[in-house]
Amino acid sequence: MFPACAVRLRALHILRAPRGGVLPPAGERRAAQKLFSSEKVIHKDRSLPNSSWNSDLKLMFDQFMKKCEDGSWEHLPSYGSRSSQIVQYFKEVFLETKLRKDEQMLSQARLFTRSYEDGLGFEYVMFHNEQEKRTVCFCQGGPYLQGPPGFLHGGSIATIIDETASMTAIIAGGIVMTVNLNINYKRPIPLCSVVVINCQVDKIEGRKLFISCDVRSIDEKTLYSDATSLFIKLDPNKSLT
Ligand SMILES: CCCCCC/C=C\CCCCCCCC(=O)SCCNC(=O)CCNC(=O)[C@H](O)C(C)(C)COP(=O)(O)OP(=O)(O)OC[C@H]1O[C@@H](n2cnc3c(N)ncnc32)[C@H](O)[C@@H]1OP(=O)(O)O
Repeated sequence: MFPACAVRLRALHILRAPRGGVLPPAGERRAAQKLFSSEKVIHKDRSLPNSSWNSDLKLMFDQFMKKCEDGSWEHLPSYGSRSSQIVQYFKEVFLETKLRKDEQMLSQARLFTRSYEDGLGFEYVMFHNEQEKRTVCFCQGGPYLQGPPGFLHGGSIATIIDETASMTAIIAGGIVMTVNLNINYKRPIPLCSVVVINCQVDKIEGRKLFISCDVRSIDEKTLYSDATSLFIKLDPNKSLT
């Protein structure tokens, strides 16, 4: 089931729960109520082409947008109803009241991978194939992500792998966090080149989701990195801190 549906169904269940007898925790009820409120925030979709995208990134974007036409692939916008609902639910259920009250800090918060000016950091777009439980991410790593001169920093590679694996796990399992990420760096990635990160769900065991990834050149000839990761579905009854 898609997380947007799962989150809304769970929220509906929470809102109806008093009739079933047991009252869910107040935090969960507030989050569920908010989900169905009319609050709307307008954001820019950073997964759409901008003038910093090179021809390879535009080409892969166009190719995969075509694949979306028959419904087998889905374009994942950087902001959309699904991710805003999950973020809202996460804040309400898992963010401590103390942190939630620090409005100024929260209003300045940005998703790490989307916090750079166009073209300087991570320029990327993701597509998801529900049947194959697979997500691909096309990423052009900009000049502010340099590690060795002319090449991407290993931490930035880990970041975009984690981001793609996280989306794969969130779509399959709802609200999850990375607990383990193992990466083999096999070849350095030239700055400003476009790579494809391919992530798939290997196994789900209870709250554990096992995701594997590889990072290749877009002609698939060069394997830059491969990785395995473990995600744990968060338990709304356990505090994160
Ligand atoms: C995040 C949702 C927001 C959605 C927003 C969507 C929009 C945009 C997408 C952006 C996505 C960005 C996110 C990128 C990913 C991240 O950066 S996450 C941040 C980094 N990770 C963390 O900080 C996690 C820190 N860890 C924890 O807080 C806790 O471990 C946990 C809360 C995840 C789990 O704790 P708990 O609920 O207490 O579970 P446990 O009982 O400890 O464990 C459950 C089972 O898992 C096994 N396990 C735990 N850790 C590991 C490990 N490292 N390796 C192997 N196994 C592990 C544990 O043994 C338990 O197993 P059994 O049940 O005993 O078999």
